[in-house]
Amino acid sequence: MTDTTAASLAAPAADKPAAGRPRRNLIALVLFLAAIFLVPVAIGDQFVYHVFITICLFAGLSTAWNIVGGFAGQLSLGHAIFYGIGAYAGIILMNMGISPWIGMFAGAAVAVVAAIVISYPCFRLKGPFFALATIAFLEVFRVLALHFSGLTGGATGLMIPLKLGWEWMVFRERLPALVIVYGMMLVSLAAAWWIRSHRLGFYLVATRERESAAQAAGVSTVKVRLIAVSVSAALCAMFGTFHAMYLTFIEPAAMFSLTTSIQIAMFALIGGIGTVFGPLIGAVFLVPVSELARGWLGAHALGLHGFVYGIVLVLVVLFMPNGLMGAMKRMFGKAEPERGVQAASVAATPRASERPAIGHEIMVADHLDKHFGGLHVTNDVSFSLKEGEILALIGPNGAGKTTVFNMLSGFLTPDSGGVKVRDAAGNFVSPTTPGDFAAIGVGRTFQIVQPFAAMTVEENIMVGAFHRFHDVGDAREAARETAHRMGLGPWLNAEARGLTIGGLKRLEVARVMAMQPRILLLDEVMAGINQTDVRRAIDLMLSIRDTGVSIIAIEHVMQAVMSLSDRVIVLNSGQIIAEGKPQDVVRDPTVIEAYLGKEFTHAHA
Ligand SMILES: Nc1ncnc2c1ncn2[C@@H]1O[C@H](COP(=O)(O)OP(=O)(O)OP(=O)(O)O)[C@@H](O)[C@H]1O
Repeated sequence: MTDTTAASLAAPAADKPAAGRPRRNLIALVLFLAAIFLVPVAIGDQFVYHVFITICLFAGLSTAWNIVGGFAGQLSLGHAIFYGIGAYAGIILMNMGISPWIGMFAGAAVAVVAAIVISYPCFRLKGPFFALATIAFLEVFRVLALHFSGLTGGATGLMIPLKLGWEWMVFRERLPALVIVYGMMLVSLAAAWWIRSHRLGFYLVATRERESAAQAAGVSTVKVRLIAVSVSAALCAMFGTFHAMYLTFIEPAAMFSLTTSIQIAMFALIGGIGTVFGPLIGAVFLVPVSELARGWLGAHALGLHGFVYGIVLVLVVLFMPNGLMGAMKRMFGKAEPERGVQAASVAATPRASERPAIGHEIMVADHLDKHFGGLHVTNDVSFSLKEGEILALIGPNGAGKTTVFNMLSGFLTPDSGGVKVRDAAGNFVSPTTPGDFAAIGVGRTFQIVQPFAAMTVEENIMVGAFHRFHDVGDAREAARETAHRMGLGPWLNAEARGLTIGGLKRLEVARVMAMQPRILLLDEVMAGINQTDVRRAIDLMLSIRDTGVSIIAIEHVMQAVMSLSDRVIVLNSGQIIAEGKPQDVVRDPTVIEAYLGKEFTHAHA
């Protein structure tokens, strides 16, 4: 990557954060958190204490849920499993004379094991199917708690032994309980904040937004989600232990309850799913509504408080689709991202004075065969790519080009044949998964662009940069440099969903270039962009090639194919029908017949 381009483009004002805003936000946050502790202490009323203890409990639980449901986008409705495990671990061990402080960690350990065992198969399910599977597991745990009555007390439930004091986490007064749950809530918030602002958080959101694109950027999507669910489960179990001590009595229907699970998720949904502090805001707003409605209306008419609570929820969802956090952002400053922004034209990219010589083979496709049912999509496809070469892969729609790309990047496994890639040490290896391909330096774009829509342009590119850098600051710097080079500098802080198709195509290339790949697979990056940008994109690709990157490009824009490629391979009905220099291939009668048509030949005669 040439530094000259980055240096020559002045950083636009748009990517500088407004000075003073983070500091103001931090002060507001500290005051808000302090108020959650100080208000009940100042009022001193038992009911107010109870409301604030419940706020802290649900804020903590919901923040933990949000790591999985919000950041990773896995809508779990079974999180009461982990809360219940923590509750039972705490009381069972307390009955054996072991302090709940130890029971809390024992429960967390059991919850982590349960979370991994449950989630690993469930992560294959999407959307409502994942949610239904988690509900089914919740029911299993409730039945197990009923069945093993020797341990759990069955339907009769379990009481805590009458032991008071800090050691046993049981108190006559409410203040110590508030101190404990408030501290735990801060831990939960700190964990969520840490995850969201580090590489793991970027990877989780990328996985949520576009799993394939995340995998192509080298993200082990299963691993990051398992880490998320483990942290989330451990935190929920710890809150479960605390709550069991606070309630002094537990039974299966209350501990492994779908209602609790839904409530945990709902505070995050109402507050602002996927944001660090949304669940806290949701709990602060909804717990008092729920408790006061119960207190004031519960005695007048059975179920009236639930009705009022339901109305409040419906109103919030109707008028604040992005939750309370979204509404607060609109009111207090952070402007909505610009829609339909057209990325600036790619700056003329200075080229190296001499291109490096074409070297040895770096990637070999060896007799690739692939069927989809009865359709023979690729039939004995063999070719190789050399170091520093640009190879164009052309052919009519449905010829099998993208299928070949999917096999060259680990997204599809060939029925027979294989792919070999030369590693940095010069040895040929046979990667199999997208992660293996990314690790060895193969980067790819997708024909249908796959932006991480909820992330900014900068964050999108950072996901690629994290392949090289663990540190957020380093990844950000690399992403900015790449963005300026790709003409995306002015939109670093715009959400990717606001870019036009041309901008999104460029973002795809920028994300993969931030990985510094040795081999670049470009799938129709010129489709849908205007003539001027095609010319500039050609210059950009040549400058990428000049840095020693080997490129395979699927392309229908023949102007680009002719001026870019060193060699062309033509695919038709899954078979290679021609291979050679571009000027020779376009004169080949078979290629004219199958793909180009006579008009092309006449126009270029
Ligand atoms: N997952 C799949 N399941 C079933 N059929 C598929 C699948 N993916 C692709 N196909 C079919 O395989 C054939 C080749 O598709 P492919 O996308 O590889 O073609 P292509 O050359 O990239 O076409 P285009 O230029 O339109 O992108 C098409 O007939 C397509 O419908």
